[in-house]
Amino acid sequence: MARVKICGLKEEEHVQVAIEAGATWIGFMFAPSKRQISFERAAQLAQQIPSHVKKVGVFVNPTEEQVHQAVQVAELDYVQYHGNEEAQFIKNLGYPSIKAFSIRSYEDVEKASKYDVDYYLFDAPGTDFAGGSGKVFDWSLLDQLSISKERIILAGGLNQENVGRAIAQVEPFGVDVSSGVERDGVKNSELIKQFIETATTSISVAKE
Ligand SMILES: O=C(O)c1ccccc1NCC(=O)[C@H](O)[C@H](O)COP(=O)(O)O
Repeated sequence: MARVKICGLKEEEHVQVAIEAGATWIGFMFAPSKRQISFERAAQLAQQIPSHVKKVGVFVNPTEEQVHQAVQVAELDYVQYHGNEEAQFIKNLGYPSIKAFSIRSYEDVEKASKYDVDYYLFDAPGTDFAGGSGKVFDWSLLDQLSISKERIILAGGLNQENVGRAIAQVEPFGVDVSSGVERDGVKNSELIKQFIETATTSISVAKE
């Protein structure tokens, strides 16, 4: 069963829907984005999140101090690095981590082997911001990946229509979505529920 990360949540209602529908990770955006929230707002939302659902703080090229502060204030379980952070920077910080890679070519996929993180998140390149573009990249670029599938999260333009195909083709441990569960740029409870239902019941051909 593919795990699901719902990213860019800002409202209690959507956090609750994601929890009840079976999300594994909930992502808070701390980098410049239309989905950006403060550490304090994330801390408020975090109060309703049970311990089995993991809180992820998403950053783009943060300072060490920003990461330490967010982890402490919002009691994050994971830090997601969505910029050009070096492997050593992530290692020095020492938190459970997700490193995002923007995939244009196979060279971008190969960059992942330099990192020692908990999860490798493969995403489409950003447009206005570093992520959350709603664009799909060429999943076949992941065919030659040497990293264990158990550590892969697939992102980039996923939605209820294509997530089943994505899981069947890539066989990731998890899938991540932001734009695909929004209507007119705002998170939508029904779309969140449908996405999680579809992703968690989709068959990964090689495994099931
Ligand atoms: O979502 C954003 O606005 C964002 C901005 C800057 C850096 C990262 C961002 N999102 C991180 C995510 O994990 C998104 O869920 C991921 O990029 C997929 O987004 P989408 O294609 O919209 O589903």
